[in-house]
Amino acid sequence: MSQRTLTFAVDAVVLDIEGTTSATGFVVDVLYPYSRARFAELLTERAAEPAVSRAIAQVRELSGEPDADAAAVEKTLNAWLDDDRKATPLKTLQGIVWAEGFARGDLVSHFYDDVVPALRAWHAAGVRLYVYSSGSVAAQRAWFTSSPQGDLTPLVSGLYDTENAGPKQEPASYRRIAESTGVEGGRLLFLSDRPGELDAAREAGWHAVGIRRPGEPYSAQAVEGHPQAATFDEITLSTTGTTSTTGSTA
Ligand SMILES: CSCCC(=O)C(=O)COP(=O)(O)O
Ligand SMILES: [Mg+2]
Repeated sequence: MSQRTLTFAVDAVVLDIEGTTSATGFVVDVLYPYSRARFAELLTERAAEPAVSRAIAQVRELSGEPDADAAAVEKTLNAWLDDDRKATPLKTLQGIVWAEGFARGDLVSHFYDDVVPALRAWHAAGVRLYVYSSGSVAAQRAWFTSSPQGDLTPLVSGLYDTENAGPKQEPASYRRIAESTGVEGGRLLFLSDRPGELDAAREAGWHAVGIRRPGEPYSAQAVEGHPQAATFDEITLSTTGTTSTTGSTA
């Protein structure tokens, strides 16, 4: 693989979180146990809250168990956690628990060292920043608010998840985001670790870069035909000029 310098003339960049801005290990080792330990209380004592009740109904529907009680729903959630399945109701319930954990100071998020300086530089260059993650909007907001580098939400123009945009491996979701931001696909860049997400963004007419961080679960998987970068340092963004990704694919 050659040393990469990727230059994009875009109006906005859309960021995946897990495996891209932040370590999968942190999510799985810190956030997942935190939510697992709190599901039982959420499903019993707070089942009447509208967001909880709606998510419980979605779990019952997705698992094919319409009469599942709290214990059965919890079992399903934990099985999805074990498989790292990005099911929307799981993410909704995790988001509720995590947002409260971040607000309480139990949790502080994680960003790779190269990420925050790059986000600040891109923002200063007039490029809008958005997030599109399987993690719920509530979780994303808490994640960017409670970073070790302070509150990063002033950098971010909008948050998208599988609830408000749709599944991350479907081109229609990226078209929906483009329409919502008012930026046309050719002026949008998506950064992600997952090949299927990069393919879907490209099919929607976006630029897409595969982030290949050593040690991340998808880092060895080919990102067929997409430019790739190991860190955000390798990516220069501006709203003017031309796009150049020469010598950037594996
Ligand atoms: C703060 S979001 C928590 C991470 C998470 O639960 C998740 O599923 C992230 O998936 P991504 O789409 O960002 O790879
Ligand atoms: Mg990811």
